[in-house]
Amino acid sequence: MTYENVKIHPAVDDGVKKGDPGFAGGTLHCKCASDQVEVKVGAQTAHNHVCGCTKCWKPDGSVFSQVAVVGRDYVTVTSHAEKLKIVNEAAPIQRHACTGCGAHMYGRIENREHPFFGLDFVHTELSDQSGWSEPQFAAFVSSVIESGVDPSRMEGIRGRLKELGLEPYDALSPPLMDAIATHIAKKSGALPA
Ligand SMILES: N[C@@H](CCC(=O)N[C@@H](CSCO)C(=O)NCC(=O)O)C(=O)O
Ligand SMILES: [Zn+2]
Ligand SMILES: [Zn+2]
Repeated sequence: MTYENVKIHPAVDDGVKKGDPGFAGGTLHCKCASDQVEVKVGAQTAHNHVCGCTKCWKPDGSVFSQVAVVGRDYVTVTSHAEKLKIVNEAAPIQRHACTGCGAHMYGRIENREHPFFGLDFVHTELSDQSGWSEPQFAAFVSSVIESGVDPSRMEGIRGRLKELGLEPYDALSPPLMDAIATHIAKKSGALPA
């Protein structure tokens, strides 16, 4: 059984292309025809993944987003910052989206108590450069149903993700879930700080 006709995201549908560990960052730009918002990311990204949640920005027609993290100090808006607006100020990840085309240029965590404080979320497909870290797993897979995917498609979606080497999880990957739980346990005192 092959699931190669099941579409996940344009960046992975033809196979996952390995990143270049020596890649040191690049530029993202939005989808507007003119006056594009430009964001400089001054480092390689980490924990790249495809995400099925309803909050992450997806290209038109795509069921999953592709999203990675990078230290917030490496992210700078270099053009047309005036076009950016936060999608939801109350969300843990504040997504700065272009008001022209809707692309999320970066997602920032402002809550210092959040386990991932210090990391920004970026969509490296918004860059023309290659070498960005490749997606390593699939997060929030069951959440695609919340966007309207028929539950009967889940077997095909999980099958395709496995074929691509993107292990499907219904939350984040085990190492990231462990990191979140460790952060919480240290805060509560269940583990030594
Ligand atoms: N079922 C929900 C899940 C949303 C969710 O928790 N998303 C995660 C992952 S986003 C990148 O991996 C998250 O951390 N969200 C925080 C936020 O969105 O601010 C749904 O699908 O909506
Ligand atoms: Zn735009
Ligand atoms: Zn998401």
